Amino acid sequence: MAPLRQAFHEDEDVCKYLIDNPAESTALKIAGSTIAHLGSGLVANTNILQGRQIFKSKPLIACVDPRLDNICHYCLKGSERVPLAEVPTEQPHPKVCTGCRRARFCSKTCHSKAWKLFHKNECKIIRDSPNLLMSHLALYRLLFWKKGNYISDKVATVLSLLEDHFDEYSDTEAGDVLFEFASSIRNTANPSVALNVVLRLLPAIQINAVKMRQAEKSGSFGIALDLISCAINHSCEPNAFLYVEDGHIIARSIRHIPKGEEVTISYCDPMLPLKSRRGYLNEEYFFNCFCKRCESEKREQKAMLGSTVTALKDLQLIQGMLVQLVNNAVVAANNPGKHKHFENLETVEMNIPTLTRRVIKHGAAWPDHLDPMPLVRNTLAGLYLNKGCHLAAARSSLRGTLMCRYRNTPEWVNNLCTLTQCLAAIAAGSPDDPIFTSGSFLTLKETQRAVRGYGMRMCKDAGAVFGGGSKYTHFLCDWFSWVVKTAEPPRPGTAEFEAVFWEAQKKLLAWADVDLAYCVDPGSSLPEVEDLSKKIGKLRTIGSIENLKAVSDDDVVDDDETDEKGADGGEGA
Ligand SMILES: C[S@@+](CC[C@H](N)C(=O)[O-])C[C@H]1O[C@@H](n2cnc3c(N)ncnc32)[C@H](O)[C@@H]1O
Repeated sequence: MAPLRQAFHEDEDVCKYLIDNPAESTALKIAGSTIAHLGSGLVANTNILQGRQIFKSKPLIACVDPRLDNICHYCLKGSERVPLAEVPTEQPHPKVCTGCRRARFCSKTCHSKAWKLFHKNECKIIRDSPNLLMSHLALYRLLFWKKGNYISDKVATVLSLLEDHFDEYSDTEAGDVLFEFASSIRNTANPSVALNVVLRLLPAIQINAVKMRQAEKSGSFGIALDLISCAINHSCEPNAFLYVEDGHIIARSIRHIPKGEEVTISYCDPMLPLKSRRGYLNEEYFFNCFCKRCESEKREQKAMLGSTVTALKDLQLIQGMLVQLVNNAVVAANNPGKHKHFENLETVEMNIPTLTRRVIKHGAAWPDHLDPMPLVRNTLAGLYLNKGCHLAAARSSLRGTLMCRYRNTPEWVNNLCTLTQCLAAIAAGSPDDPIFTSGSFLTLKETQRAVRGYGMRMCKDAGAVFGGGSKYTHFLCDWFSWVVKTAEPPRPGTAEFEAVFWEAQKKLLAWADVDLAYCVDPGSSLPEVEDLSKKIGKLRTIGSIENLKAVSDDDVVDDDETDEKGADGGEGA
């Protein structure tokens, strides 16, 4: 029987090390968790206001999903176009390593730094294992580093204290698989490490590594083992979220976190329905979630359907089927010609009421805020947008974005961004287009006002959620200031604009069949942009390719800075 693992908070030295490790941090402490039974948690040691950076940390290990071709495996920067941008970013498209033909690097510098630090050991492994999991790659890296004496005693102690749920594997099929992989990785990378250490390390990586995401995208592009993030517990209504910028994991507060409250993030997609979230958390992280949101959704479902078990089961079944429906549409869109039935988005949409009618009877409608409807609508909006069906995209986006219960989250900002993009694409049409003249939609002028109104809210909320200093907020505000500069008065931020935007929004919501209660207030000012311009000492008015280059050049400069602590967070080479 394996010895009981000591919790982080019981080791003062480890706590101090974890708290001091990030490059920047607000006052935090590690303490016994009030959420995770017997475990530790990261706790605010001061009041943290909404939208603040909680910490910025260089992960110990970052493994990029080799199926993606747009992210540098060393500096973690992406080369993809930011939404609303007319031209790609200046971040060079990463070139594939000629050895493994899978890892990608944006420059020779990144390639050679990665080679020295980890890729020389991993190149052949990646080449020979097309289905290599990122957690397995992370284990290889740790074992190779251990061999090269790149793992300090402190880091080794932290790794030994990570939650691994090892006991849950014993006598299971998953336990046999774990044994097979852990032994094989150990034999290749470093047989001098005891097998029972490696057997715990692999599940510890799977449970503690965070999914890396860029600010502007909800999907993940890889995993990172970041020491301070390992202490953060889950909530389906979290008070913080993580994203990657400039090779660092940034934690930001979604709402005010009073001193003494645990910092929480969502381990799963918060847009998923209750049963899917709980199932995922149970399978991947071995716990049942009883957060406030889960409990209140359970009560709500019971109130809606009565407490008969069959009605609840039916609801959860249909919720799962709706998620599957859009997942299939996404797979079909990514593999044209292979799943024709799901490529036709109108047919996919027609299946939604057929499914929902099976649980919500007597002619009542499925509440549009009820999960996973916002997720379904927003996913369809993205798919319609990619196909160039801007009106269908705008309708789905309005319904999915505005009817979602959770605002002030990264998903809310990204969805507002998609909505603004759909409306901007429609507004780029000719004034004589029947869509503007037939009376069935808005006029061109009203559409342009809608773009500015939702665009203003998007910038304001990007500032609140991602911070005024984030590159994403910079980009959106720069785009917005260009739109405003080229637009007719009234200017956003004035009472006249609010009045004309309100009229446009009323028409738009009626067109999309969205209740007016879900309307958006564009806000009266953009303080984040002003702060930003003061900070950088100049007001950027991006609207030309030259200016866009200037932003992206900033991205490229700090190649060398990346190496200050090394991609291993200072413990590596
Ligand atoms: C990354 S660790 C978080 C830190 C962990 N509490 C510790 O003491 O090391 C993830 C594990 O913490 C526990 N955990 C996280 N959030 C939880 C929650 N909301 N309820 C119950 N357990 C949770 C689960 O055991 C999960 O596998």
